[in-house]
Amino acid sequence: MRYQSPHANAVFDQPRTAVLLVNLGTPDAPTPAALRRYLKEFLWDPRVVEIPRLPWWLILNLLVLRLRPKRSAAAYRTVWTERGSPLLFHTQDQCDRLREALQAQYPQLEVAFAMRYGSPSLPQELDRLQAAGVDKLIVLPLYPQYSGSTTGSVVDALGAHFRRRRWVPSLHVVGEYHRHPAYIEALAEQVEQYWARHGRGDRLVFSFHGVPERYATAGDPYPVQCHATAALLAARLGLAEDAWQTTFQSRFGKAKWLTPYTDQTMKALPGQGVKHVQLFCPGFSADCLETLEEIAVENRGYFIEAGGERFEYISALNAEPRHINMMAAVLAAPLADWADRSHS
Ligand SMILES: C=CC1=C(C)c2cc3[nH]c(cc4nc(cc5[nH]c(cc1n2)c(C)c5CCC(=O)O)C(CCC(=O)O)=C4C)c(C)c3C=C
Ligand SMILES: [Fe+2]
Ligand SMILES: [Fe+2]
Repeated sequence: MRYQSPHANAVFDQPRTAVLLVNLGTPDAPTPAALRRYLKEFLWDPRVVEIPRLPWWLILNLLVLRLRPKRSAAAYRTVWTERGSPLLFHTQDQCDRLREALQAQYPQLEVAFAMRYGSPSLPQELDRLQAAGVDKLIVLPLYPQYSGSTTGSVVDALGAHFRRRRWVPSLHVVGEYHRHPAYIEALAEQVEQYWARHGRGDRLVFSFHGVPERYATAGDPYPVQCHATAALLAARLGLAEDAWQTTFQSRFGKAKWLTPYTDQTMKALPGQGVKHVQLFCPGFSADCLETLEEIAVENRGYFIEAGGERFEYISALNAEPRHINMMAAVLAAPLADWADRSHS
């Protein structure tokens, strides 16, 4: 093993603390070629797809990467903006707002973001921060609910990077914040603001990204944390039992995923007398393909086709001030331990 040093043996007179936001990642362009690169990296992660490598290599390369990039590129094109992928620019904005907020208290603090897959890449940002003298690193994966397939994979990537580095910084990884009071409050305010402007529906559906059911039965706490978030949020909003429910979206492949599925629920609700539905996705810290297209377009279609009358999607927290305040609250304890308040 050759260990590398991104900071050329410098001895820093001013050691620094950094906060690094990490989100999933997104393709660089809404094209089949860019999607192929992105999906190849993402779907080859054994934390994401837990299938023995040889059969999965064959399925991935011979089937998935021949069919899906074209279909996914078409979906991404419908949400693409002048600033690129929504997930990328929302994360960029979150990072900029959080830096402004935290540097008021901690002037020396670095605040950066990276993507687990695609760019800006985690190794690139980690080397950049260390070259800038960072020796204490607080990583905030933007996944409120822990799953091995998301947060666990970020920790894998940190380990894979630092096992080749000579100088490993002090590390603090925020594993989850699914019941943090500031998170529940930010979600509640987001819904209440929507209601103040547009009124309430017959039912509020909390849709979380799914994972294969097997991950949960093998011990992944993800669905328990999703249900806890939803129950706390419903209680904070004072919702009656029949006024809300929790579903899981974005199923991929043939295996059974967490149920109830969002799409089947949308097809069934009108028949049960729910004509005006509102969807909110508390697990997505930024709007992305899975909310703007899968929820706001595809699932709207299922609901209306089945006889529903009004379908409304309530935006993710994105770079809203209440989300930035929430991140600052979640980071308060590690920052109090590590960050330097002084100006000198
Ligand atoms: C194949 C298995 C997948 C697992 C397990 C999985 C877990 C998981 N994902 C998110 C958050 C996001 N996923 C997004 C996109 C996306 N997810 C999968 C597959 C799995 N996800 C695929 C194939 C895709 C790509 C899109 C497509 O081709 O349809 C996104 C959006 C990214 C964007 O650029 O907009 C997010 C966010 C969580 C939270 C999670 C487990 C808890
Ligand atoms: Fe996903
Ligand atoms: Fe999807």
